[in-house]
Amino acid sequence: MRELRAVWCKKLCYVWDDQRKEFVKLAGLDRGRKCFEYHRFKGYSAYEQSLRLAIYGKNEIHVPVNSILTILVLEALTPFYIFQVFSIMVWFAERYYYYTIAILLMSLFGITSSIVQTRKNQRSLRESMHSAGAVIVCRGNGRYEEISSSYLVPGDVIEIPRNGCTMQCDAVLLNGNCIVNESMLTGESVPVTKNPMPKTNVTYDVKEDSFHTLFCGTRIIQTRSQGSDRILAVVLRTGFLTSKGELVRSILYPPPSDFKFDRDSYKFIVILAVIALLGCVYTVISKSERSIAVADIVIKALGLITIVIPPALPAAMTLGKLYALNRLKRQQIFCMNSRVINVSGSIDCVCFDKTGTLTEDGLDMWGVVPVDNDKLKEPIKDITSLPKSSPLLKGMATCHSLTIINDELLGDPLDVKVFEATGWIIEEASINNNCNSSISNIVKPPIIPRKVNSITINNLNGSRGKDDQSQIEIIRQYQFSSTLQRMSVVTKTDNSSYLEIFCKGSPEMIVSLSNPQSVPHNMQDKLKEFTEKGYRVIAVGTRIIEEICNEEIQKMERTAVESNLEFVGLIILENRIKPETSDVIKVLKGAKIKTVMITGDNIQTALSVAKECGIIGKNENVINVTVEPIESGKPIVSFDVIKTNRNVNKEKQIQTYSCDEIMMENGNNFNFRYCYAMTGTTWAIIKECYPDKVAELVEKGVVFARMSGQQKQQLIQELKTLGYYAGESLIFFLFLFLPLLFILICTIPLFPCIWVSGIEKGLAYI
Ligand SMILES: Nc1ncnc2c1ncn2[C@@H]1O[C@H](COP(=O)(O)OP(=O)(O)OP(=O)(O)O)[C@@H](O)[C@H]1O
Repeated sequence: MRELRAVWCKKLCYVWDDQRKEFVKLAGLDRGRKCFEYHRFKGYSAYEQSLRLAIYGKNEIHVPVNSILTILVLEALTPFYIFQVFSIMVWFAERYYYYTIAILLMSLFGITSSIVQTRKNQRSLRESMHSAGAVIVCRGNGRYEEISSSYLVPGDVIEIPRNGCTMQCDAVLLNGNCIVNESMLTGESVPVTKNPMPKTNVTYDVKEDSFHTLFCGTRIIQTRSQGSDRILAVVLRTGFLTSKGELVRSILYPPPSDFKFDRDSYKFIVILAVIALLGCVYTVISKSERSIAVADIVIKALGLITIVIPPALPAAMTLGKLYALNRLKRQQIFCMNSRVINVSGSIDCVCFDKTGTLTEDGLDMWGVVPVDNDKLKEPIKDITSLPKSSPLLKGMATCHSLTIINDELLGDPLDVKVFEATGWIIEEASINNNCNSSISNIVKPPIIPRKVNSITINNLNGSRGKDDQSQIEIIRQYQFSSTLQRMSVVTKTDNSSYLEIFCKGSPEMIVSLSNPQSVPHNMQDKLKEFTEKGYRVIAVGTRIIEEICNEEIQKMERTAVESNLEFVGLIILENRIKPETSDVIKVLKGAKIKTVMITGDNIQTALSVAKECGIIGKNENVINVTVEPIESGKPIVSFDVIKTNRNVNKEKQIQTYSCDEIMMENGNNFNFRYCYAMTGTTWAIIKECYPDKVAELVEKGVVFARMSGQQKQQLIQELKTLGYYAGESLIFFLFLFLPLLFILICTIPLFPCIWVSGIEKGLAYI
């Protein structure tokens, strides 16, 4: 083996590249590999593994616990504490013993508590992150060996135990199916189904291929494979290169941030230093005129410097932070870096998503609206009354990624509610042998007792009436994607000679994928009717295709499956706001903190929820910003002012202005309070065609609906560019803003399991 030069920085290894003449980051197998290539890995021998181990190091995520001395140096080496040491020395020289001892004791208590807290946090992080176990690796030629997971290297082929396990590395699934709880990484407790990596010629991408990747730290709760086949996966990344490793690195080495609080505190010190210097000069001059001894003059002049900064300030700050940390802990919020507590006091904008944050996690089924004769019919509340052959009912029963674990139906709460409303039964299918990858589910209508000559026959042995006979096999799933706003399944009904595709998603998306003739003409009116009431509306589309073999089904492109659909109806769900939401919004608004809703849901639903929870005030008028593409030139932007005056009839409540009319500089042609609402489509077009208007829209925008993940990030970035910091000075912060900080911390229990995904530059995205 040739010699390698490597350096380690922040737990990552950088290897010298002789050709590029620079150090490059050592990567796992996740870069530049085609998907089919992963199937070529057959397992390393012990020798090959040891060679790679020398480069990658052990597969461990080792969190260091700093020594007391290191923490002491880090804690005490702040400008405030250094200044305090200086002050204490001067006060001793002036013989202020009692006062000095009191301050000394306070500071010692502050530093000691801080050290104890930091060590405790570091230890608990180490304990929660440390994990190792035995794993079975393939040594090639069908030989398997049990080794410690610490010796795994990228390229190893491992066996996933049938009864599940906690993943010790990132790995690509080669065969079988796994149902995984990824809450450790994503905070989402909904189990995710992982399918084998297809043998395609496409380059692997961690995000795109996340449904074929098992991530380190996640728990495999159920596995499925054909017969006695072992479930195999090829190790992609180990140690700190894994997704769990990245998470730990981001905690250990948070990105450097330029907080206004820090900058203000240095400005504060400089101003005080100038005042102290002037006082010093005055003391020296006035005392030397009175012929006082030089030593006395020096001590008096230095003493003046020490009283400029309140001596108890550093200790008070430390104690304040400790108090806040303890309050957070009681609310089950774990804060590793106490500096962010100061930062939370600077927050002046909080962005919420809707579902599960402002509204309850669970939804309630309200009813369905099937299509009949080119028209959406009246809503049906009792879903079981739909005929068994109804495509809407079949779509509700099959189009989901639910799974049964320990007799419990698990999956997306929306899917659970929709499926449960049908009353159908779900079962694991027997394995289909002409397919080498996916393992399917079967759904069937409930067994209904039949009455014959007034005797009820409860059909326990499973034989069904003619109408109830058909069971449906879910052959292929295209899982729900927030960006695509939809999911689909390919199904086969017993004894049928064709396959049925069902696609369920946002109404706008299903309409765009449906054959225009199949979309009912009253679709938009009905959609408006339900979304205005704050309901969550999901649409269903279907298509019949001729029967093809399973292997071909597995190769079918998603875009080909989800096209030319027939629109079959709407599913209406109730999504109630959490009882505590309105109070929290009130507190935030009272503290002049801007509240914004950024959601993936329909704009009418979003507006209804925003009004209900108080994000849009009672006296506030909403200006709905829309764009209309034209053949040539820039698209037309319209501003529809929706006045909330109940005495004005509905049509007159809407007034439309053009982009020029609205005088966007200050909006000063309106004599009423207003805020903007828009969708992701409008956002994208305005960003591209009217970049100069973006700032105004963001400043006054409170509801952003149908936003994709990427657009959500763009909006946060725009808010940051607008300078959403705490606008207040440090003195204001110290005396007025600290109570607000505590208010903010008090508000956090709104979210039982809170993941503040970004808290930066005065912006919190929850
Ligand atoms: N399980 C699902 N199956 C099919 N479509 C769904 C499913 N869940 C959500 N959708 C549709 O996709 C849209 C986008 O979903 P996404 O998860 O991005 O946002 P959201 O849940 O509506 O709102 P938020 O961003 O506030 O959480 C939803 O508004 C809904 O119409």
